[in-house]
Amino acid sequence: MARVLRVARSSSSLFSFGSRSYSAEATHVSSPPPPFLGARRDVTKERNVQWVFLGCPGVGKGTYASRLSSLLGVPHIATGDLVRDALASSGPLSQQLSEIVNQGKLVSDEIIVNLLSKRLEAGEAKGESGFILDGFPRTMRQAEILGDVTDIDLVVNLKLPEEVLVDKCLGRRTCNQCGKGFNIAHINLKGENGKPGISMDPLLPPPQCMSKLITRADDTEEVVKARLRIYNETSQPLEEYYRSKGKLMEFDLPGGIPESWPRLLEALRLDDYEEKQSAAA
Ligand SMILES: Nc1ncnc2c1ncn2[C@@H]1O[C@H](COP(=O)(O)OP(=O)(O)O)[C@@H](O)[C@H]1O
Repeated sequence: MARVLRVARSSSSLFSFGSRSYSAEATHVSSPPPPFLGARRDVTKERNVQWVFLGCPGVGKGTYASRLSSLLGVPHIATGDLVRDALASSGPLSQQLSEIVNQGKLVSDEIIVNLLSKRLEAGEAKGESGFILDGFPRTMRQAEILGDVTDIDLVVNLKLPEEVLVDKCLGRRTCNQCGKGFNIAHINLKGENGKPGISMDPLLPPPQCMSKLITRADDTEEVVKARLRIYNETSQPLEEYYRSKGKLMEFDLPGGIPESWPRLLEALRLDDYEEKQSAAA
């Protein structure tokens, strides 16, 4: 806990990066060796996890990050949600953001770092510790800033064939009352040239949410394709960056949630952790 608080505190000065003085002031916090690969870890005896989820738009980062955050008791912090909250508020930032987001472009590193910094500070005030970041970092600059303020234990890179991603984005729906996410897309990609096929059932909402579903303004075909292009240009170098640090775990999703979730837990060596949690509940 103390360690995470230090991280969050150092982040408040470092993340006010408009002055660009963050690297000189950076407080590096030494971390234990990455505990995620190798022997099964006892998550209850160490500080809370500090994980990052990478992956193209539509891959399911939000779904799996949110499930893991409930399992491990750490906040799931999605910078896309922070951006959408800022968009929903009135004021000049909202106007500035809407133009960028609706074209599928990335918000400036400065704005995103500011939003994340505020979120971390608010979490710190509530006693939160650890995190699963979803949608951050998205540029090398953001990765460097994150590396200046804290140690990331593990970067999970979720993967799906490109053909599936557009359909998955176009099928996304959110209930505007309960906030839960669903997906109405039926995915059935045949295997080809030695690559396995992939099928995913839709994740349909319960009847009470059916009339309250909304689609994100930036989930149109044109904007999704722009986001995928930008992801490939700006975010893929992050894979190499974290791979070279020995922190990257690649995970090819084998299908929808019922097939993928147990396999992901296994890959993270958390399969028996989930069993213990359900037994204790
Ligand atoms: N780390 C970030 N850096 C810059 N822009 C971001 C970042 N995270 C989110 N955004 C902005 O918010 C939008 C929505 O983000 P997100 O919900 O993560 O969508 P996606 O489905 O593209 O992964 C992005 O298209 C981008 O404009």
